[in-house]
Amino acid sequence: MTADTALPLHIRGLTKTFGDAAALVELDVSVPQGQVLALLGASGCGKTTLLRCIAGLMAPDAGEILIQGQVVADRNRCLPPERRKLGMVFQDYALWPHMTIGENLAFPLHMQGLGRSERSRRIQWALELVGLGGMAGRSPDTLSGGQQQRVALARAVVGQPRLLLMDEPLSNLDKSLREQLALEIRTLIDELGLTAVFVTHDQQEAYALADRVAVMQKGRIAQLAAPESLYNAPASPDIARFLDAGTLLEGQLLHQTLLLGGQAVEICPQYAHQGPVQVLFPRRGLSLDAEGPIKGSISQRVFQGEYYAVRVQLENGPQLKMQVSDCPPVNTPVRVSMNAEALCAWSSDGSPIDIKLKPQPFAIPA
Ligand SMILES: Nc1ncnc2c1ncn2[C@@H]1O[C@H](COP(=O)(O)OP(=O)(O)OP(=O)(O)O)[C@@H](O)[C@H]1O
Repeated sequence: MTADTALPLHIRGLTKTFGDAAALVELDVSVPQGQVLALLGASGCGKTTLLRCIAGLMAPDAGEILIQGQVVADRNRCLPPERRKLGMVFQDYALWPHMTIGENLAFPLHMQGLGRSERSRRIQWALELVGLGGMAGRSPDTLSGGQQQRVALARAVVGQPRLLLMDEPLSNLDKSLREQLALEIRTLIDELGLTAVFVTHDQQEAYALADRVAVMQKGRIAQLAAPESLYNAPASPDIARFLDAGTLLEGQLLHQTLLLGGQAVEICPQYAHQGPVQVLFPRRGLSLDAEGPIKGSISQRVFQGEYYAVRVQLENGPQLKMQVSDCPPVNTPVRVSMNAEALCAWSSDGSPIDIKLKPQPFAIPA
């Protein structure tokens, strides 16, 4: 057994096809002890299929899945879920309505063959962990959505799983509860030293909970990175677009000049690549600045509480998306400056280009 195969989760060459649709394509991924992996991607990219294969709810066509070094699925075998020693949390809580909360939690412990006193000790421990101590006798339908999801979490951890799997665990809750529960789940995972994988299509949820985010596209992992790296340096224009990481513009590189929407931008240093490029201007790299070199006017501003989501219409074409703490009314002429380090660019074949803007980037038309 290699160091990799002994990890809490190690997946090699996982493939699953439904008729003509390839849901997973030779997918490799590992999760180290104590880390949380988010599977993020657009609808139909294969997130749920991957989670279901890990859980044992679906058998892959090829490849293998190892949990703590034990092969749970490969060409010859597919262990059923109850033999994988996993905890699962579902989007719709999936509590058994005819059982009390205590009975819901007792079920996985029964399956493990634990005696009555150990069961009640563990149930009390798990309910206290999620702030619901003393509620064991209540019925699930007497609880709020947030409380029900806490019970589902307690049920998932009560059996001390080797791996915690969660399928869109926060998507049924309202925004403030989502943020609060995301923090609570992360704290609980850290306190118990759990390793977890969860599915989401909400990037805020991925950033809040995960150590690493796997962005999935067409059954493959297109990028695997820590939340900050992913957002600041998406690996391709497609991922930048999916994350809505800023303004993506088509341009042309010509010697030391980048032509963008009718404006000439000087780049530094000179880059050997010539021809069409796609350039990402991240929101956080742009600011309203009376001394800024980029000229435009406010075309949209939406108050978001902590900040304004703003669009600036540039002279000669494109709009820039920005996030600023204060913003003048629509149609006000403004100037914009940008942090040259924040720029990302790709050539037409999708390979990243390391270009930096000069400190005074835009040659403003007179
Ligand atoms: N049981 C099934 N039968 C046929 N096709 C399926 C089945 N399950 C998934 N698929 C197909 O496999 C692909 C991946 O589906 P999957 O549910 O894994 O995507 P997803 O990323 O979880 O999407 P969503 O966010 O909408 O749940 C899709 O093309 C889907 O239509």
